[in-house]
Amino acid sequence: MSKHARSPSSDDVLRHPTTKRAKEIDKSPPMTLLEEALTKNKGDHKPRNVLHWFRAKDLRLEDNRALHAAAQKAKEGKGYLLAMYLHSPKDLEWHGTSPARTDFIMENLRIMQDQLQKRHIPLAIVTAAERGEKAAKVMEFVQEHDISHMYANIEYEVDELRRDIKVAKLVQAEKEVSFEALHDQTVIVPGELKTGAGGPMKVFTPYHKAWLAETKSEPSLLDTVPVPEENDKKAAKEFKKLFDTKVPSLADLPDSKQFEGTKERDQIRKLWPAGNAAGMKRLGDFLQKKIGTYAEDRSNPALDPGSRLSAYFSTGVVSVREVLKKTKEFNKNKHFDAGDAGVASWVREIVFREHYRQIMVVIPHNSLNLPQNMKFDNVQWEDDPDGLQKWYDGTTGVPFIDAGMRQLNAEAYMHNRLRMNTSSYLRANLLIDYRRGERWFAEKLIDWDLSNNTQGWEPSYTVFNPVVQAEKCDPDGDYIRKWVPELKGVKGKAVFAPHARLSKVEFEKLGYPKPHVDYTESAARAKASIFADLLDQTKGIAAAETSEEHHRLGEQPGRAIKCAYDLRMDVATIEANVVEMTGADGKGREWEGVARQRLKRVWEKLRQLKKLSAREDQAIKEGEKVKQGAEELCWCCGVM
Ligand SMILES: Cc1cc2nc3c(=O)[nH]c(=O)nc-3n(C[C@H](O)[C@H](O)[C@H](O)COP(=O)(O)OP(=O)(O)OC[C@H]3O[C@@H](n4cnc5c(N)ncnc54)[C@H](O)[C@@H]3O)c2cc1C
Repeated sequence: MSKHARSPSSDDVLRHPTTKRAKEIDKSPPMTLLEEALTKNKGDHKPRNVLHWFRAKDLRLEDNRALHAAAQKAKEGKGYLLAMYLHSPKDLEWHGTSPARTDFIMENLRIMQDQLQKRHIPLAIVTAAERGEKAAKVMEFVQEHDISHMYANIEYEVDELRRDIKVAKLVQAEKEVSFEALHDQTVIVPGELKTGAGGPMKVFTPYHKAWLAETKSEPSLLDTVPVPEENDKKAAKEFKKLFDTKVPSLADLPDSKQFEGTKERDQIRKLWPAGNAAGMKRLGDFLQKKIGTYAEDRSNPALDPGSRLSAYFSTGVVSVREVLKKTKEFNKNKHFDAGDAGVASWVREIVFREHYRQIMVVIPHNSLNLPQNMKFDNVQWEDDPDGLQKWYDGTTGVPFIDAGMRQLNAEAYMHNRLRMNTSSYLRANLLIDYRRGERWFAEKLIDWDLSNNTQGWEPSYTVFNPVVQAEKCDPDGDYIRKWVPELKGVKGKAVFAPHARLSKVEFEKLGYPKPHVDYTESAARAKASIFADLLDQTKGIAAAETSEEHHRLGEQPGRAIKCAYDLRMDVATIEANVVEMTGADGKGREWEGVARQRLKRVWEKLRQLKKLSAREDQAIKEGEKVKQGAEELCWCCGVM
């Protein structure tokens, strides 16, 4: 294994802007720039033809905000409502979009094209051969079809926002054309919930609380809008060319978007049927059969406890408002934090999705292949091509990890608990740059979502023990036996760690690989490397204790030093909890409680420290550093 060169890298999977550039982007967020560009775009001119521009995140007619706004605008004039989808094969390659997801997008477009055609509304497919051509292609369409008003739903990733800014600027140069981009992906507009001090909310727990309060006091946030009304029949003749455009077939797509064969394609299509009706049926089944036990079962992958709606959410095939409205009805119209415990637990996951979009807007560098916590950009990752390949193939020799990776390869989906474990294993046990894993997920998942995936992969100090995790989350080993058939016949707890728990002869008969790395050794290596910066900060406090400062303060250690020492002990406890943390539900909660309590003490001590005399500046400075480290630690582990 060799250390790989630090980014910026020539490898596309690892490439990202410099730290300086990232800071500039955060200071001047593209979302704000788009909002500014759009204010110059609103036109009070008369409507002619009105366009809705579909993106791969709003593929539905039901409760589609921008489509509805376009339909309303079209009714004000004598023109027609037109719809367009901009197909960019190079974007699909750039993002590494999986064959399963690409096909899901195309299938949904086909369904919408039929639905719209019945309403005499064309859904034209416009292809941009190059990424840089997208804005120009849109403008060509606008000019050719005498569009007066164009509508779209906002995508929150930096590249997509920049594309829209470009379009908004081009529209400004046109006479009597306007462009409006609306918020549609979430119940609460990303960036809108603020802290008490008026800053953006970056921490989940308070965000979740505020989200629940806001949706309770403002039930209209769940209001939905109707599907568009029909165009006049004459549209069929006038826009015949548009009605004739075809959604690209598999054969038209790049090589990297091809399934291995028709068997794989059919299997994926069966698992993930396209269309809003299929998504809403899935929701209905989930509410009837699974949500009631979601709180208890959600971490047990053998029970397949989730809704499997992620593919539908991430392509916008279902509307989050519509889903939550139905969920509230199921909850007897009680708010999400009252009534059924399963409902509260499930809706919390949906709030995670909303929070992650909020983060994309307020920390935009996060969608540019950089961690939110930039400290992790300094971790010295290693190159281990053999380990990486085994991780891809599900042959690492760690059953829980291999089961997860094989589920991903077979179903284009992986249970959340396995996503957490396989990502921890790649980052912490193999010490491979987490961005390689993030990319592999994009290339495989049907539900790939830049925001959820990037933030799911955000590096942290947590290292899961995949054997302990398997014993807690898959207690009977059913999930492992399903996905790792070599272990089907292994009885009892040996299935969790066959190499360690079976005799040599028994193990060799299985035809299953031995572990690629030793868990204990590799976890210790990761802790040494990943925790190094945090430990440096606690060392700072130790230095303060014995420093000249100490002597200047006299024989007795000053109160500041005592405080600093206590701080260090609190941080050490938090750290020890992180190291011990198994992440399984019961233990995880216990750990969270302790860490939270300690963190409160850290804050309190620091307040005391600050009240002390200026002579103790050094200790206060060190205390600040520790507090920051402790907060980051808790934040990374989801405690804050
Ligand atoms: C490393 C990693 C990568 C991930 N990559 C993706 C991804 O590319 N796309 C994606 O949609 N989710 C991703 N997730 C989040 C989560 O694993 C999936 O959303 C979930 O497993 C989907 O299954 P489900 O629809 O049955 O979820 P359910 O349990 O039924 O939850 C309902 C919905 O809530 C949202 N949700 C659930 N869990 C999370 C979460 N942890 N974070 C954010 N939203 C959540 C999803 O939209 C999901 O469909 C990732 C998580 C991790 C740890």
